[in-house]
Amino acid sequence: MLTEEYVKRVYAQVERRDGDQPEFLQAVREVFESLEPVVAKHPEYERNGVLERFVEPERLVKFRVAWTDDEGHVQVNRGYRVQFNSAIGPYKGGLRFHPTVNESVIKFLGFEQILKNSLTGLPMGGGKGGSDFNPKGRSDGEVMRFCQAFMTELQRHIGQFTDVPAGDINVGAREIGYLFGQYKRIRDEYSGVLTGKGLEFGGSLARTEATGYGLCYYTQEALRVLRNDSFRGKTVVVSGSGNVAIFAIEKAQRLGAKVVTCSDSNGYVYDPKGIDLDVVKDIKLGHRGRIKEYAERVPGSEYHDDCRNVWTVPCDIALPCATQNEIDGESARALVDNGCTVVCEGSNMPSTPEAIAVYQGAKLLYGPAKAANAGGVAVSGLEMSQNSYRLSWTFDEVDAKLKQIMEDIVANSLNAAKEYGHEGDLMLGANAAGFVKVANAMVAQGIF
Ligand SMILES: NC(=O)C1=CN([C@@H]2O[C@H](COP(=O)(O)OP(=O)(O)OC[C@H]3O[C@@H](n4cnc5c(N)ncnc54)[C@H](OP(=O)(O)O)[C@@H]3O)[C@@H](O)[C@H]2O)C=CC1
Ligand SMILES: O=C(O)CCC(=O)C(=O)O
Repeated sequence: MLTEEYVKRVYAQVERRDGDQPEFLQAVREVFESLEPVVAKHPEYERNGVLERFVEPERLVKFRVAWTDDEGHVQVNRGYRVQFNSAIGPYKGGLRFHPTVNESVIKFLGFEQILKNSLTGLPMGGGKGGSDFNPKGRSDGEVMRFCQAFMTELQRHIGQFTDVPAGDINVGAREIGYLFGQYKRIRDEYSGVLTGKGLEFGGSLARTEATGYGLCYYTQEALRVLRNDSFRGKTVVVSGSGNVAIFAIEKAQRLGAKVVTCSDSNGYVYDPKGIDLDVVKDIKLGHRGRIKEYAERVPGSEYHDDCRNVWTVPCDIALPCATQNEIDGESARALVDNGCTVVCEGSNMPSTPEAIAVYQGAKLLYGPAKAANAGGVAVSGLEMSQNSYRLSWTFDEVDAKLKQIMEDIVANSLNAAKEYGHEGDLMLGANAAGFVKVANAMVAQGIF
């Protein structure tokens, strides 16, 4: 069978089986578009049914999460964990608590995580999980009872050597603490079963900063290698104002850029003088407030109540750090028309296929999420190492390792892009480099 036909046949099978999962289909299509030259060089992948197995999770658990709210009413949510691929290590990936969570979202995130974790060079397989629970407006007590109920079921599927969850949207230090406490209580075991833990109970320094800092290390290195350029003097547009956005803004500013926006799901703020990060941290980390408050507190800044319009703000570099499909074709065209030449992704799959086509047409420097935002899971891998050794590295030690990992991801992506005939293509390179390692391990370990 011709290689091209093999890739198309497997994609058609995914469409037939999972046609009702648009986010998952989108993620698979984007990766498969990169894999034709890879599969052509490796006929053993087709003989071993690697692509067919690669798109099918090893396990997907879906469960009821029942808990009691502050009024004494019983609430029922859905919980998920996809254990997608364990060829190169225990399943690893975050938990997302958001009303939009469903099987398609969890599967797209888990699928991306396989390749991202492979790119870090650390021994981690791909997994992801979460719930349609919305913590917004819930008291700490309600969040705690939800997390305890969620872990009461999840604990039977995870463990330090099998599956190690972490945070994602709406799952931060508070939630990880409650989840860890419940795991310990039920299993009577003190282990590195979660990452992103508090520093007092096994967390790693620099994990909080890792995804945002890593995104900037990746962008800086790609700019250096491909353009002999840097962040210095650039105007940057950032979306989101959560964990990834805050520390991307911090690092971009330290590297000499002016960041002029951030957003939440209600709207965005534009500050022509440059975002005052202390104010954002006070609003978001201090009292879980709305970003609108920024414009009330900082003279000269503006609030706009449509978060999607953040991409109409002129910039040199765009760093999406909120959620999937936040940049569509129209937003991408606005970015290009206003002078943007670099898009590196902090959020997972923020660009629609139409947006990616615009970047490619305009020859933007495009750093795809699975490479550019791998710093978070990379430091999670370093947290697992520290837990195993029963020791803690300093902030500077972890930060230096993170920077090296992000620079290596740029180099490995560019090497793979060249090897497969697409020199300079960071997207194809990331897909190819991440895939080959996992595919070789799948072939070596036999059919299952
Ligand atoms: N945390 C991590 O280590 C990693 C995270 N990521 C990805 O980065 C992205 C952000 O995650 P993180 O910062 O951790 O999450 P947070 O929950 O800390 O912040 C999420 C931010 O995105 C906004 N947002 C969420 N959903 C939407 C939406 N549907 N439309 C518009 N804005 C939205 C939120 O606004 P609001 O408060 O109004 O909802 C908030 O500002 C996600 O795609 C995540 O998967 C990737 C790698 C690692
Ligand atoms: O730290 C982790 O295990 C996962 C981080 C994450 O969810 C992601 O990379 O999307």
